[in-house]
Formats: sequence, structure tokens, C-alpha cells
Amino acid sequence: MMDLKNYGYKEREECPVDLVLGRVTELRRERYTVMTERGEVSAVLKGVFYHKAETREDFPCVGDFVLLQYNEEENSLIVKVLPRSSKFSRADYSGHAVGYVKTLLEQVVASNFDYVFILSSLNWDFNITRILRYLTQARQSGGQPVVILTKTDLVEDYILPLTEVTQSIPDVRVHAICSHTGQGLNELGAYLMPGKTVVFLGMSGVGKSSLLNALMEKDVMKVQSIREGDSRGRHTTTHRQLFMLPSGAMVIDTSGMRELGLFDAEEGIRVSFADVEELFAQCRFSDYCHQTEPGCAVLTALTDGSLLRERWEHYLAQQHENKFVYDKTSYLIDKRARNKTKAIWSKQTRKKGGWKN
Ligand SMILES: Nc1nc2c(ncn2[C@@H]2O[C@H](COP(=O)(O)OP(=O)(O)OP(=O)(O)O)[C@@H](O)[C@H]2O)c(=O)[nH]1
Repeated sequence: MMDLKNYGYKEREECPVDLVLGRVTELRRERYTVMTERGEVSAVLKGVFYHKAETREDFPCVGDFVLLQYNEEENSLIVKVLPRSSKFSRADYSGHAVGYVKTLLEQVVASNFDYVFILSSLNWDFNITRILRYLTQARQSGGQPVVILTKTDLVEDYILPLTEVTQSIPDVRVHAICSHTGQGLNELGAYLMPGKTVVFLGMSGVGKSSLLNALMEKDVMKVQSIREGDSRGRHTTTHRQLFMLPSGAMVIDTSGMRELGLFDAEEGIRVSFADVEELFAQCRFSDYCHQTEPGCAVLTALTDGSLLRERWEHYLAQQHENKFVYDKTSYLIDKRARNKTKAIWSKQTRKKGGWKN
């Protein structure tokens, strides 16, 4: 019998006698691999998911704890997703017909993780703004963020950027590593304890697969060959998977999280920029009119240097991006409601025998 505590399960509710508990470790199209107390099984969703799920959020994703009808002979059937302790969602508008608008809003791509490793490479595309952007998402997710600066071997002095990042986010642990030489990897041991789950976030080419391979002590992921000239990797991962490390910790690698669009990150922004939003309380102007009105708390803070202009601009940029996602989401909800009303209306009109009557 496999003890699911090794897979991070913390008893939350009694499992009904006719069902088996498991954790989703892989998702390929509509087929799930689930680790259960009876071993690994292949599973599909029970029909009820397709009829009842209101949004894509209700569908299982890698990392979910699920209840299933165990079947020795063929596919087991997933019947329920247990409540998630953390999750990453992405705003997903990818080419669906209007009828599927309800599936566009939120797609959960990983769940029940303890830590979010935000990877950023130290070589030429090192960018603190991007780290802050990922940090907002990590805080939103329910996982604890940890910043990992990769490829120490490619810079002369990594202490300088390490100090810069550490100072700009004093409440988050920051580590500098090299997956090729192994430098700094031992520092990650504190997070990679048995039963803990980690998610990697970061741009393509920052070294997520290389870090995973180094931690797995074998090549489980294809490492990118950097394209000549622009120093960027190519996307090759096509499915989502949870890997069990030799340490007993797990890593969820997902293709969908590479360049995650912000999804309703209001709360994450609020925590990341608490110092900025605090100024609003002292200000008699509304959020978006700052900087021009004399007596505005933001303007005063910018002038006396207690609020750095760069930080203010980061804040505005993230608000702007979140508003864009929010507006687009609201638009889709409105559109769905409008279409529904139109459909009811034409059905009623048809019933009455059409317009002419
Ligand atoms: N010099 C050096 N190169 C590294 C290191 N880590 C990764 N690389 C290289 O960076 C490139 C991209 O690494 P990957 O691990 O594939 O990056 P990724 O983040 O998984 O990329 P995607 O799969 O596109 O998301 C590869 O050529 C790696 O060999 C490192 O610590 N030092």
C-alpha cells in the first residue's frame, strides 16, 4: 500500500468506502495518471464533470487530490476533486467558440504546492520587474515564493544582483544557483523535504528543466538548445507532470505556466505593493489621479524619495495588466449573459410563431 502522505496528502476528509483517494501526477489531453494507495492508475473523468462543471476551474489538474472509482481492468473514473490548498490559474482565451465562453475564464494548471520557485537567469535578460511580476502571481497562489537566480557560472559576480534582489524583496528568500556545476543547490534542501511540492515559474530558457534534471539526478526533461542570437530557449514540454525527487519532495512542471497571464491578481498586488497602497489611505485623491495634484501623498513620497519612481511605475504596470485581464474576463461574462438572453428570447419568439404574429 502506498501512503499518500508521501505525496503530500494531509487528511482533510474521510474517503467514502467505495472510492479511492489519489493525487494527479500527469495530464495528457483528457487522460490522467493518478497515484493512489493501490499504486499508479490511468484515469478519465466521470461524465458528471462535463455536465456539471461550471468552469474549467472545476476540472482536475496536476497536483490535485481526487476521489476515484478504482478499476483494475481499465480506466479508473475520477469523481471528485478535493479542495485545493494552493493553485495557479491562467487566464485562457485561446481560440474557443462563443458557446465555450464559460471555459475561457480560469484554467487551473497546478495545485496543492507548498513553494513557488521563481526562476530568473543572471545573464543578460536579468530583470527585477519580471521577478516582481512573478512574485505577485506566486503570492496570489497560496504557495510560498522563493526566488532562484540561475546560471551563476555565466556572470562574473553574482553577489551584486543577488544583493539587489534581496534588498528589493526583503521578505522573500533569494538563492543563486548553477544547475551545471551544482553551486547553491544544497541551499534548496530546506524546501525539498519529503511530501513537499514545488512549482517552477519562469520565462522560457531560464533553466527550469536543467534545475529539475539536476534535482532528479537524471535527465527527465529535455533541455533547450539556446537559439543562436537571441539567447532564448524553445518550448518543448507538451504536457503537465509531477515529478518525485530522490529527496521525497515533488516538482510540478507545467507547460502552461511559462508565460502566465495575470489572473485576477488584485490580492497579490495588494500584498506586494502594500507600502504603495498605504499611501492611498493618506491621500484624498482616487487611485489613478496621483502625481499631479498638490498635496497628494504619492506625489509627496515620490518627491522626497520615500517612494522610488521605479516602484511606482512597477505598481502601475501590474495594475494596468490586471485591469486588462479583468476587463477582458468581464467582457466574456457579459457576452455569455447577452447570448443566453438572446437565445431565450428567440426561443420564446419562435414558440409564439415568429415575429409576424
Ligand atoms: N551556463 C549555464 N547554462 C544553463 C544553466 N542552466 C540551464 N542552462 C542552459 O540554459 C538553456 C535553457 O535551459 P532549460 O533548462 O531548457 O530552460 P527552461 O527554463 O526549462 O526552458 P523552457 O523549457 O523553454 O521553459 C539550456 O541551454 C541550458 O543548458 C546553468 O546553470 N548554467
